[in-house]
Amino acid sequence: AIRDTRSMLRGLTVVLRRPHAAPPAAVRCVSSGTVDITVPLNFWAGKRRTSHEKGHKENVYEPATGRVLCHLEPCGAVDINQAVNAAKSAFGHWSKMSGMERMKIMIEAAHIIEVREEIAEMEVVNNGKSITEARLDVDSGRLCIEYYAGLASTLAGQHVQLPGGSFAYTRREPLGVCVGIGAWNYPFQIASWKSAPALACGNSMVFKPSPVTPVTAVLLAEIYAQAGAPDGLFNVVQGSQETGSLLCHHPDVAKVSFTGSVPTGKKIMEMASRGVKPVTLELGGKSPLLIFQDSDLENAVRGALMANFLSQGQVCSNGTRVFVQRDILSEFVEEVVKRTQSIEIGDPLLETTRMGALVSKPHLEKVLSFVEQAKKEGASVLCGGEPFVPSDPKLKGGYYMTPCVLGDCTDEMTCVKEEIFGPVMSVLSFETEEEVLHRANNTTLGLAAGVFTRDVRRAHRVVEHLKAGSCFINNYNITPVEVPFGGFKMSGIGRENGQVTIEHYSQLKTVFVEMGDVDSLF
Ligand SMILES: NC(=O)C1=CN([C@@H]2O[C@H](COP(=O)(O)OP(=O)(O)OC[C@H]3O[C@@H](n4cnc5c(N)ncnc54)[C@H](O)[C@@H]3O)[C@@H](O)[C@H]2O)C=CC1
Repeated sequence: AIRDTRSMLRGLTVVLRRPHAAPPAAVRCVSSGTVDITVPLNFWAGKRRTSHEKGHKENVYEPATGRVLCHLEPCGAVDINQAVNAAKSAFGHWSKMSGMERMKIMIEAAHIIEVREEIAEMEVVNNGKSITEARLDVDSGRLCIEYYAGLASTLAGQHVQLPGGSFAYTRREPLGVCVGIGAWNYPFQIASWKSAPALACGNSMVFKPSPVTPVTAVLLAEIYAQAGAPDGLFNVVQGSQETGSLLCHHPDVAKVSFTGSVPTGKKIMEMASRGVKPVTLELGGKSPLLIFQDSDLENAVRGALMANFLSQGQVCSNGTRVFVQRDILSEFVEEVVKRTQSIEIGDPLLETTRMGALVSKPHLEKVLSFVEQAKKEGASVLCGGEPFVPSDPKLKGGYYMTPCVLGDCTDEMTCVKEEIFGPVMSVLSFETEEEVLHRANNTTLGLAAGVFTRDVRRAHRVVEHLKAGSCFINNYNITPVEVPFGGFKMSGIGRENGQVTIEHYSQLKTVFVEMGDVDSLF
């Protein structure tokens, strides 16, 4: 491992490594159960800040051990005003810069992210997911910043000729101060996916992470600042509903971009509607994965595992309703169960771990209660669905469970209808294409869907009929940043990633230019 003693986590001793170098456990300074964070987690106007709200502090836990990792000071009205004012002032400067100038700073930020292994480590400590996945998440954040840095200089308008030599042109202009509100399942990646297109378009941002995972968004704020962003360009305020609601109602906020649950998404939309502010909503899903009998079974099994068990199953796009054509059902289930049982659960900071801890104790209990409910409703537990206690004594208080495959599921069961947001796969069988399409679409949600088949015509025909924003053919849960991602129906509004997102973080100004005299009717 290559050591680099610089650390942006003041108060922590951290060893940094070159990207992708898998460090042997012996040199890792961060290990589960050893990190305490005492530095302030808010960041505005170029610095970490403590909240003006004194007295009320919330515990933040380390999912791997159940220890208290730090205390969160939720931001109140004074803090929010300061953060929004800082963002307003940065907007004045940043929005006047050329795309090429913005690009340089964003690329520099991406370079800094690339050499900071500590981001992935802190993501693990705060979220509980495995270090292998956390590295991929951080890398996705970096790639997103690079991608939009590249697009920053391509923002342009149109020129339209009008009669008599007159003409009109359009300008693509930023919106102003954008708010990002994040969920706990991909803390750093969500902050990057929201800030990258916003900043590329010339906006500034105030970002509120989930109070469950406050730690890594502030690292992103420090990185943008270190890369040369003006003070106030990307700010982080901590807190829960009240803080989020202050942000959504703030008169100087131009747009709200939210990732989280459907009920909260509805509230965000209501609050934003009072100020006629545009929203981007990335909400939940109960996505179907259709496996036809002509599939390459090995790939279908791999796809089903990827569709269900990343991030301990806490992924909005997960394909948790796995419909398998009757003829291959037993063969498929046997293989899926075998591989699910061999998933290595345990200390998320170990290189060998494939599944870490769920994000919180209440969430673990909620997921386990879904399994109990499924049993009562007649599903069979083919494997897993139990609390798991690792042998390492320091992990005994962690929030682990064994990944679960439910068989004999029917469309009416709660486990098939509701988003569980944990490592629980529901397997259903089907006979015909028409039938499975009807059942797959029979939901108010529509984030993602997948199909495995070797029949190329069937693949495209099925995808055409699936009511979902992101469809996968012969794969699942890949999210290249150059491709738009988002939902149909109640799974959301707008898109993240890809070129189209530029439209969600900018507005078009039309300029009419008269070259003759005014032709007045009066
Ligand atoms: N689609 C997705 O990616 C996600 C879906 N979920 C689902 O949501 C469930 C609950 O998880 P939570 O983290 O509690 O999700 P949530 O939707 O309640 O919270 C997401 C974010 O919104 C903020 N928030 C909550 N109420 C708000 C309000 N009234 N105004 C402004 N901001 C507000 C939270 O502080 C957090 O930052 C999960 O069990 C899961 O089913 C959770 C996380 C991500």
